[in-house]
Amino acid sequence: MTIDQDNDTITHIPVIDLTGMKTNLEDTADQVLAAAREVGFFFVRIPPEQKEYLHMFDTAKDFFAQPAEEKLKYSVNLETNFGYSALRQEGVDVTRSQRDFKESYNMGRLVNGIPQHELAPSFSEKMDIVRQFQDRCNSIAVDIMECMAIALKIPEEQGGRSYFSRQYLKDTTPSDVMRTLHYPALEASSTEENAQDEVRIGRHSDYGLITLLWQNKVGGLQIQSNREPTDPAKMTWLDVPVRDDCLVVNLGDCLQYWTNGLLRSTKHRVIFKPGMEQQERYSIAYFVQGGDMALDPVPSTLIPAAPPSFTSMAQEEPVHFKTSNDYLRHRLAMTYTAY
Ligand SMILES: O=C(O)CCC(=O)C(=O)O
Ligand SMILES: [Fe+2]
Repeated sequence: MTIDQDNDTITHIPVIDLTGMKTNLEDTADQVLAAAREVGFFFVRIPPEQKEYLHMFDTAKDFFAQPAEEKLKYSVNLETNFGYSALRQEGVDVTRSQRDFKESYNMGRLVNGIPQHELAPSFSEKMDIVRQFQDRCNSIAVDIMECMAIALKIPEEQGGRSYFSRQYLKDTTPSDVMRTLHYPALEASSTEENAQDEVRIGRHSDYGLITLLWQNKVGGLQIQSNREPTDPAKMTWLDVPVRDDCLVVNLGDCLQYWTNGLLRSTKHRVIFKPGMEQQERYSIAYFVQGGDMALDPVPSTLIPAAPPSFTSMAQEEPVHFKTSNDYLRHRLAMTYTAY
């Protein structure tokens, strides 16, 4: 049981082994759908022999270790969302006055192994590592998309198992973002109250289809475990532990929107985990976006006829978003300030 039905509170984050797709496809697909409906977050097991993603962390650390002026040469392009975003440049929770205590470097999905924009040298000099990492993310993302399509019983004539992935794979101008994140340590001189006020990244939902989130050692990620309470003081949070045998997967607003709220785009944030304020955190988020896919309901009989009131997209009314990219651009415009 991952949800307390009486008050709709998430109590547990499921763990899914995608290698089960080979032996028991339906059962694995059902597990993915249940997690996507009830929690919006789940762990995916990483086979112990597949730890090459750690090289991607080393590459990201090399980039962030450079002087500010070097990193700022690759400042984020607000149109494309690719490039470097400095400490406090972004505030994903628009209701907070304090911006995020993080820096990040965003790059796009490679097309046939080739970057579609100029990369900072720390990354362009390590293309084998970047390629290997992105291939891994893409293959996990496709497995998850297939599981969702199977469990949603999308009719064969509408694409069946490949309903999400066929469009995804043939997109030659993908808007996916691979984001390496560095959350610096809080100065040792900061008081404890400071640490309580500060967040590493504010409360938000992700914008696209699914996010693959790779954590490294230092925790702090939390998911909002209750639905939108009218009183923000009544929000409750559940820790997402760092597990070196798993990555974290979560769903974005577009999937919630496409399924009239059947699938859940759960709000999350990263706090200074008590006792870990003086440790820096690194993570890598691979955002799978819908590109120019229309935001039309997914053809499944499981999907409710109308969206419920709690969808994050509903808060954006009366603006109507035709495609996944339209929504992405709108959300990005809200989160960045020019630097
Ligand atoms: O670093 C993390 O664990 C969370 C990052 C995140 O939520 C995001 O970039 O959207
Ligand atoms: Fe996020």
